[in-house]
Amino acid sequence: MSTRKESLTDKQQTKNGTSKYVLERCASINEYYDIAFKVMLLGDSAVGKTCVLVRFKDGAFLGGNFIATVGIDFRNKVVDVDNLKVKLQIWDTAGQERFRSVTHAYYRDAQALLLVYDTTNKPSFDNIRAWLTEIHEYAQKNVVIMLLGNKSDLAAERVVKTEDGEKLAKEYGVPFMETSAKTGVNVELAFHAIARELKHRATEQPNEPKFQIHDYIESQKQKAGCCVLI
Ligand SMILES: Nc1nc2c(ncn2[C@@H]2O[C@H](COP(=O)(O)OP(=O)(O)OP(=O)(O)O)[C@@H](O)[C@H]2O)c(=O)[nH]1
Repeated sequence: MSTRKESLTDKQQTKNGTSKYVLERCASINEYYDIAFKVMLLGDSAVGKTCVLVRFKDGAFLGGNFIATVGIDFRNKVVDVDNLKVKLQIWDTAGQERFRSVTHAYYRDAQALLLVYDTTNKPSFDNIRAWLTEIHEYAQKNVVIMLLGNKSDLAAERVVKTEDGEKLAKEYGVPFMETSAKTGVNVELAFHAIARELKHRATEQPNEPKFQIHDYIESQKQKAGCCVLI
């Protein structure tokens, strides 16, 4: 535990000059919840996994110089789903190849995987198929997978079309959305949709209609006009 705290402190101190995140984690250890799930963020290095997590957890954007994650780390966040407190323990993995053997060990425990590419980086999108192969090899069979195209705020630098992300997600039967850790677009929605899906799976009664994650995402987007800010 102390090692994990230190590594997180180091990362945040380098970026922000503050140790705020360590204090928040200690406080969140005792936060009340009804049900808990493990979620993992996966994808190539620099696609924005850490920033997506920090946006969701703290509502902030980690701009500035890119510092790659070393190994693996996690943050907790409790969200409300139909009056139930759902704790998401979210594991942020290092995208760099040299850390793969470390992260493989954590796949089995994860109930949901957020697979992230960068809409301004074509190779990160092309590698999604390889990530999905890896997921099928190491993760639980019934793991919930969601595809995220991050950095949607960088319109001028975009090289992966929204339709291409949608097409790939459809091919693999997984929900998809484009996010921006910088503006917050769709970040909250992505984690809430995952929390809802996991909660429904865990508590669902035989006569109850199945939760439809695709419909939920579409209805939330329509409610917000197009994209959902935090
Ligand atoms: N414009 C913009 N920049 C982003 C966004 N998300 C992340 N970035 C930037 O992209 C770089 C990489 O972000 P990280 O979150 O550290 O990437 P990562 O996927 O965690 O990388 P690894 O730790 O190596 O796996 C940083 O410079 C961020 O500031 C986004 O949505 N929009």
